[in-house]
Amino acid sequence: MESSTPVIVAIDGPSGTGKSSTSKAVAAQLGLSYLDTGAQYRAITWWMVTNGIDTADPSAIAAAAGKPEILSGTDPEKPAITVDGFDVAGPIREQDVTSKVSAVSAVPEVRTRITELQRSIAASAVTGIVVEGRDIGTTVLPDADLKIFLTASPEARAARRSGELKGADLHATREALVKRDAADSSRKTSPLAKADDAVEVDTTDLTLQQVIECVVTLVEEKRADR
Ligand SMILES: Nc1ncnc2c1ncn2[C@@H]1O[C@H](COP(=O)(O)OP(=O)(O)OP(=O)(O)O)[C@@H](O)[C@H]1O
Ligand SMILES: Nc1ccn([C@@H]2O[C@H](COP(=O)(O)O)[C@@H](O)[C@H]2O)c(=O)n1
Repeated sequence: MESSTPVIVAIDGPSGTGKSSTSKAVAAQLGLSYLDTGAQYRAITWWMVTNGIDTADPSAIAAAAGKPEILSGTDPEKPAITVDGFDVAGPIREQDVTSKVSAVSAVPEVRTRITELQRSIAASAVTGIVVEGRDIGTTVLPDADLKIFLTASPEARAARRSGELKGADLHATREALVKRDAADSSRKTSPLAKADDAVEVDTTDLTLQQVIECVVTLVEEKRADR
């Protein structure tokens, strides 16, 4: 592969393992685009909730899956997400959306719609892209040049999240993220999973900077091999 060919990097893993922080920094450092696919599933969930769709009813979700227009920015310095023209970057992080997103993202019609969107964004990235999520290496971009699967102990992940949500109860935070991972891993359609050819990086005892350096090195090695 020529060095001018766009490089496609897939970063997957459970909640709180550092996918977003790592992906944004790696993309910024290497001049690549960045796509947060979790934000897209959160955006469609936000739309369902806002429009009174019962998120416990898969057939209602399936019937509405094609309705919202979701646009994702791919600048790692200022990731953006809009639904029908509204900036939803804040609302999609609220607890109500977080608690419902696994149910919405398990619906096959939702996954088909969002996967098409993700593939078209990745195909139009001129220098390349870092795409982070749960099924990028296995389903969305199975031919990615580099696949990374980030892990970390539930305790480390809960501590990181509690640090973000100031004052949040550590035990409740741990239970919530373990529950969401279980739902994401056990759904029938493209569950959270490590691709066979992904490099697994356990971030439990690594600083964010160490993880970023590790991934940058892996991307540079791939580019040098071309
Ligand atoms: N190696 C690390 N050491 C310490 N803190 C970290 C590390 N990696 C990420 N963090 C912190 O952990 C929190 C969660 O990270 P991040 O949002 O990147 O995880 P994520 O895998 O994208 O989570 P989610 O899937 O829930 O969106 C952030 O506050 C981030 O700064
Ligand atoms: N490729 C993906 C990415 C995300 N999801 C679902 O979205 C939820 C939110 O993801 P965050 O990364 O923002 O925490 C996640 O729990 C999954 O339900 C997905 O299915 N596939």
